Amino acid sequence: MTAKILDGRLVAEQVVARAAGEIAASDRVPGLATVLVGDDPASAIYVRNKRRRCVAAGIRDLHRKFGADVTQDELAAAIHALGDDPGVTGILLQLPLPPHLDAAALVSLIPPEKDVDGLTETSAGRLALGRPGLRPCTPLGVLELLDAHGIALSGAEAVVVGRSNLVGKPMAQLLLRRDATVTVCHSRTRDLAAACRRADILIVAAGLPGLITADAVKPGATVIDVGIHRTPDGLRGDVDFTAVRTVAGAITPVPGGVGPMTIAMLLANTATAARLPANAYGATFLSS
Ligand SMILES: Nc1nc(=O)c2c([nH]1)NC[C@@H]1CN(c3ccc(C(=O)N[C@@H](CCC(=O)O)C(=O)O)cc3)C=[N+]21
Repeated sequence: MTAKILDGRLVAEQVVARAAGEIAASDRVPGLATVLVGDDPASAIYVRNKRRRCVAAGIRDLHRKFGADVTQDELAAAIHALGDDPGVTGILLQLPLPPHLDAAALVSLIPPEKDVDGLTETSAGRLALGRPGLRPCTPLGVLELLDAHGIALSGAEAVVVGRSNLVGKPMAQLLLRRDATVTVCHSRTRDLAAACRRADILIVAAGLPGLITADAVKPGATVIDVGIHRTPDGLRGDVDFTAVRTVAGAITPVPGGVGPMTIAMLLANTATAARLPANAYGATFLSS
């Protein structure tokens, strides 16, 4: 058996076209402020891709770049200013930040109605409670990709490997809302392969290249690889693609799988955020 390839570029194009149509039909031009700190080369590539796609969809590019030595107070002031600027309808603070900065404190300064990454306490809390709000782009993109291929979630065994705030946790919550039976695995999970073998849908966001080998996959399962690593042999995911594709029923490639979906959902969230009234999700708690 060889798995069906779930082409993220193709589905992303459809999502982007939908978002662009929405933007063209609305009377408020969205403006996305991508905030990039330092010179991590991977972050620079991701942010450049995001900005390009945004401009193509009719979103104003309000990029802000800071040196690796920027202070917490300087960044906080910049995020406050973006929050107050009516021309800025979305704010994305690219992670990770240099270690001297407190990322959580900075994210909490983003007004929830501009939180296109779905990372603020308000957005995370609203997701946990099943209330409306902006959701993190990568988990949203994974669901969109599964839906586009008619992969059923209700009652399915879904296993998520990884428990980050950006992917694993929100992914698990979104799958629960879709009535999947959800297991979350992580670095301390005792027999990872055994847990993964239960999965009808296996979603891997562990940040370890090649972590998932063929013995961890039930024949016919759907495997979604969220990982992305720059190796001497090119871009690789958290899944050993060559081995797993002979066992799985469907699998995402890296590149061309989840990455383009993440960017597409950022555009979709930015279109949504531009339609939200100020304070749509309640006041921001300012720690200052
Ligand atoms: N606040 C925040 N929000 C994020 O959404 C966020 C983040 N921080 N930090 C890092 C991760 C990573 N991420 C990717 C986005 C696009 C591709 C992407 O376009 N990938 C292409 C390949 C691009 C390439 O690397 O050449 C693909 O998979 O086909 C990859 C990874 C967003 N992240």
